[in-house]
Amino acid sequence: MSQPVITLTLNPALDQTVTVPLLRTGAVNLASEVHVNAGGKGVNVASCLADWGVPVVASGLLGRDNTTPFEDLFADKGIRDAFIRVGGSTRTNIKLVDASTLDTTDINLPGIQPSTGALAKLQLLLDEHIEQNSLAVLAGSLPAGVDDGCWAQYARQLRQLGARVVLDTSGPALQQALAPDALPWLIKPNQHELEQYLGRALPDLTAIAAAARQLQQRGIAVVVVSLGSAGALLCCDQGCWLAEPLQLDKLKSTVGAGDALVAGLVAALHATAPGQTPVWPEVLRLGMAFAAAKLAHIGPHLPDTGEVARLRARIQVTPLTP
Ligand SMILES: Nc1ncnc2c1ncn2[C@@H]1O[C@H](COP(=O)(O)OP(=O)(O)OP(=O)(O)O)[C@@H](O)[C@H]1O
Ligand SMILES: O=P(O)(O)OC[C@@]1(O)O[C@H](CO)[C@@H](O)[C@@H]1O
Repeated sequence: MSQPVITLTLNPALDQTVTVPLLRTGAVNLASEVHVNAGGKGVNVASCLADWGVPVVASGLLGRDNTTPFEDLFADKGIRDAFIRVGGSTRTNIKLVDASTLDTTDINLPGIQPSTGALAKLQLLLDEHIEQNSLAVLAGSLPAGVDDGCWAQYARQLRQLGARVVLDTSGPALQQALAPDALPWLIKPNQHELEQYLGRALPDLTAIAAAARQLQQRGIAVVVVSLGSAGALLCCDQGCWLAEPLQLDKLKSTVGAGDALVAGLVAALHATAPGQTPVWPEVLRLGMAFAAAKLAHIGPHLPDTGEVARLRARIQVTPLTP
């Protein structure tokens, strides 16, 4: 079997998606649908990768009082469960979907404060699982009480072990992880997260692409910026490309679309033989196909691989000139 991808989720969540026909704040809303699924950014990435047939080890911290939905997901999809159990219950995040617009209001809880022992155990686990060139996805927020430099610390360790670090986080944790000695190999901020990191607005595509190029020139091999319904762009030393999203008529939930995008990028990189240069527009195209496929589902699930491949064939990717 090929080398597995490892995903780390320090702050997983049970996502409770509540759909209402038309959201009215400050009023009584009757739900038309309710779903609960195991989530958190790295869990979502692992789930989409497994659906595509990529071997995955999912790790991070899981509250030992409500593990069943996570364990069921891992067992159903053949994901190796390397989560460290900590005291308490994993948080529940509420995703309120207005069916009239598909706008989602997120209410995310802080999560369990882990002990330093649990974080140290995770370091030992990385030593055990990482090989030269492994893809390691560090995704999501840090739980309450964890130092903002935590992702940076794992990124440094992973770099020393020879892994390619894929980071999807925001705020101070992103700020710290972009220190020169921690620099990830690939980052995937959305537009808002990139603006927050830079402390300025990026009013148009030219400004977003220029910001992505600057980060890439600072030493991050691949910078992907997701733009919601406007698509995504990828910049690396071979160039920049923009992918346009498909017009889809069966949108169910945008929650985790960014994670599906990350999973698609990682799946394409995983399929590239060691020493070979990835075909970057194709890497972006598969990421976009995963995101489009996920939008038709609540929860981190992809349809069969044939359907994802059909979506991939419809995605337009165009080079962006500086
Ligand atoms: N409304 C939409 N219509 C079409 N495609 C969409 C829509 N929303 C998201 N996408 C697709 O999903 C990708 C990722 O979405 P987005 O930029 O919202 O990620 P994100 O903010 O990281 O999301 P999350 O944190 O919920 O995972 C986009 O690049 C796009 O391809
Ligand atoms: O608190 P974080 O880690 O930033 O975000 C957590 C979260 O919103 O991200 C996923 C969607 O991307 C959800 O499964 C989960 O609830």
